[in-house]
Amino acid sequence: MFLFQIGFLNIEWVDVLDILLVAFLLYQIYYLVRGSLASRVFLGYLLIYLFYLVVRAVGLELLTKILEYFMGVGAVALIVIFQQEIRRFLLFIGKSTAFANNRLLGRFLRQPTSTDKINEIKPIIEAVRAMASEFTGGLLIIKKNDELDKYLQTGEEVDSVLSKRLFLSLFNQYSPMNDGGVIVADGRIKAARCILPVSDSDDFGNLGFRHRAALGMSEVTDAAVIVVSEETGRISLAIEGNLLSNIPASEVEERLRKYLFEQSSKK
Ligand SMILES: Nc1ncnc2c1ncn2[C@@H]1O[C@H](COP(=O)(O)OP(=O)(O)OP(=O)(O)O)[C@@H](O)[C@H]1O
Repeated sequence: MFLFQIGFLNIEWVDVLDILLVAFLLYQIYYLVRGSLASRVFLGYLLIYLFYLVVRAVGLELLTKILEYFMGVGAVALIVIFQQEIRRFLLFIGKSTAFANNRLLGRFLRQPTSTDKINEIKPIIEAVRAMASEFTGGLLIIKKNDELDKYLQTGEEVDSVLSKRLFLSLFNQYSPMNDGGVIVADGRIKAARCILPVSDSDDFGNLGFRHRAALGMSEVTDAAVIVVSEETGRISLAIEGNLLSNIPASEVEERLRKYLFEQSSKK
């Protein structure tokens, strides 16, 4: 259906829709790669593409051929380089669709939210408070809906009830289990010494590896991750790719309650 004309161009409704969708897609790509190393790779690729367009327009055939070949190989390389971002993008789409929020389909897509989760928070917060006051470093991952098997397998199985004392002994500086993250799932301490994916985001200043691992985990899964800094005793919380630094334990507790139960309260 004809909408309006710019010079010799006839603009139709479908063109407007097309432009809006492309703008939305580009914004999402920008949002996902923003601040990461991948954003520089993306910019580099874009500049080479612009250079290629100029070279082709000028008619430099040999250089055009070389750049064409390079861009062809580059497209495959981009998939490898942007593996994490593509994954995040697909997760974003999966999470935002009505399917994921549909009660019936939601049952197949996520684990049922157990009321035990309310009791998960108390011993965790007590442990975090004690660790912060003693400058004991810690990395605590609390499962929401996404499966964490891949990360559980990197650590040592614990499978115990939630207990403040057990958290403190796992993170104790003399414990052989204190390296890596402790994963809590379905109301139990599932594993310790777990290795988490490290974020390459530049958005949060000069982060150490413990904090980067917390952020990285929150970027690729919907788990909530608490970090206690060994250096400063500060508590931080990473959720959905955002790191809230230096917050009191009471705020962590409140945010966890809201975040872990927001879906059950929607029901
Ligand atoms: N990828 C990872 N997965 C799990 N744990 C990790 C990972 N990387 C680092 N850690 C944990 O973080 C510890 C190192 O923390 P580092 O001092 O580098 O970070 P930090 O963010 O500065 O923390 P802190 O403020 O406590 O010093 C390691 O001993 C290990 O326990």
